[in-house]
Amino acid sequence: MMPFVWLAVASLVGIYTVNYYRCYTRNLAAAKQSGLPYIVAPIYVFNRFWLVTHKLWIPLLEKLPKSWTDPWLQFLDPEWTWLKRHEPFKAIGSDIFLVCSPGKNSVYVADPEATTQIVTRRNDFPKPIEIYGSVDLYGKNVVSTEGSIWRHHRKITSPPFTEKNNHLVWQESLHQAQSMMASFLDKDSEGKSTVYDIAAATMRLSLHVISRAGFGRRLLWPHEELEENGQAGVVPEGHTMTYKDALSTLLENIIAVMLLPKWFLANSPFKKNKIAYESYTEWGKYMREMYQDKKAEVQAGERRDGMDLMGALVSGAGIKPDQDPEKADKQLLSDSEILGNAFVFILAGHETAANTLHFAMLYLAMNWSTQEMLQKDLDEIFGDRPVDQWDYEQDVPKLFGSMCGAVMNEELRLIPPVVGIPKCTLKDSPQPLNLKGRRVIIPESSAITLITVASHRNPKYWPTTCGSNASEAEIEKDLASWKPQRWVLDPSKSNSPAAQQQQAQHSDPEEDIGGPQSSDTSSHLFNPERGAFIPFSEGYRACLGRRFAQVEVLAVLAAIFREYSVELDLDKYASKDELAAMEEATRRQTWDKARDTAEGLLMNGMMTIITIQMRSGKVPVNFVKRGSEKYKYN
Ligand code: HEM
Repeated sequence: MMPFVWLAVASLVGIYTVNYYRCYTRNLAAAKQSGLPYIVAPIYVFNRFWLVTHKLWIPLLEKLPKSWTDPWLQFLDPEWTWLKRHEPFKAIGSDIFLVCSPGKNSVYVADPEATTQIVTRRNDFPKPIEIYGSVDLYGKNVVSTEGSIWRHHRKITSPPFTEKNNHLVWQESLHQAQSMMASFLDKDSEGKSTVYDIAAATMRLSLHVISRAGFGRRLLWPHEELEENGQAGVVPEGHTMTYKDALSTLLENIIAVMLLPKWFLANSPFKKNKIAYESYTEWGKYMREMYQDKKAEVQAGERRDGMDLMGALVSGAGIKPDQDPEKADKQLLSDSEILGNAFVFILAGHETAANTLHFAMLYLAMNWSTQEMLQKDLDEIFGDRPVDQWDYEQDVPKLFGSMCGAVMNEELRLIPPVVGIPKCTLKDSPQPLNLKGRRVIIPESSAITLITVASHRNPKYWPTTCGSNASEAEIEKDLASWKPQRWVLDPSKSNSPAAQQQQAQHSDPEEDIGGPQSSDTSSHLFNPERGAFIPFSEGYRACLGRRFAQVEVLAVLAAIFREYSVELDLDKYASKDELAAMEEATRRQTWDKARDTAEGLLMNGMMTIITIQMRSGKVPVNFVKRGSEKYKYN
């Protein structure tokens, strides 16, 4: 018996080794023919086994002599794109390179010319939809499909994303920003309110905006619930959780819900898993109810104003007024696809915008001078007008072209929520790219990542604030730093041919894919070369909610910073009395400690879970009325 077992094991190892070697030689040959600089690594970084166990192996591999592991070891950390940013491109001397491994060839891109070709050749460089399976929690949708099925979803989901409907996003964002501030300031009679978890607050705000603007359901902050209902968190009949709790609990546990089987979650001995399952079923129930109500509304010929994403999905599915439900034609979207799209809008639409607001606020707290510039521009735009007199048509273009737009763009440049945008080539379909007149070949079946954080720091394409005689090191430091003023440096660069080209990027006479048609940035700000600034991706699969997100972020920043300033909270370093008694220099040193901690977390405390988030700590901040700031430091 034993010799047989050994023989079987040896045969399996033998087959694996031969296959491994065969794949390696095939991928290596393709890498050599590609014309791209390449590096050979022993394993594909997104191999499932490696993804789960890499934290065990990497420290061991790091103990080996560097000459054995350089330069490939860095590319085996799944977070390398965030941690290394543009560094490897500089070291390799090319803005596009290939990592060859037996599992797959991976191509990494920080080259605007390559990016533009990849995003505009949808059939040659599709999305690798196998990695989006977990987004199909309630059904297939516009994010997780490709080809004709995607086109079908996009045609149905894009109509509500109009300029007209962004008015509602604007109004709701202003309202929610004011409510959030009221909830902060509620706590402290001295006019100072410490917010320990600004990430959670912005997530909540953003969830409220998409819920109301997209689905017509206004969510309340705890103090508003108390005012309106006399109590917070009333659970409607037939449910075990409120709509808000179901959704926020689901989103908090999204990774477990996406990755673990539902039967396991339902029967797990861990309370956390059970709650995650409950939120999954509860939110599904709410969405089904909303869907049934909307179906009845559409069948009765009723129409709602506003964005009404669910209404658009129901109408897009072919459900018509006066239609006898029994005799309904075959729906163009199934019930599960309608729910799948509703879910994905909430998922895609809330975390990304929340991150942008969260990190913008932290950067502003760490850089008083940029906060002051922002507030000066807000004063110029709004004068004495109260928020209820702010006007979408008049004020949004001005905000977009002011320091407010610069703050938003600079945040999206430094910490774009999607660090790597995945694309691929198909089997038997190697694809040529033309780079500055040189032809290179992306091998068949390659994984491609458009690395936003590297493109956004590529010194060839970005203005700096350090003058024309700056050294390479100074330029790198400047591009790694928060400098919203780089967007307003040289207005003469506005509307450059590249910028005009960018404005035309979505207009394809052959295929109308809907979605925002305007430029990614204001024509009054620096307009990067096409393909260099890609927080919302570009081309066919560009973000459908770009304009929605931009309007939300601008509105929230304006509503907050017209009235308040944000500061780092120093409680961890000194008591209130100690701070009050401190000499200026000592107080500054104390603030520097808080700033260093925040900077450290923004650099090394981040991790990608759907979008990039701060996972290893929090940066507490205070919102204070303008004029009562204590730490005007940079
Ligand atoms: C700052 C905020 C946002 C950023 C940075 C952002 C970024 C992105 C990126 C990079 C993609 C392409 C992803 C890929 O190819 O894998 C994308 C796609 C998408 N986004 Fe956004 N997004 C934001 C806000 C929103 C909002 C508010 C909504 C909806 C209300 C939304 C809806 C979508 C949808 C539906 C897609 C898929 C489009 C398609 O494949 O046809 N996003 N977004």
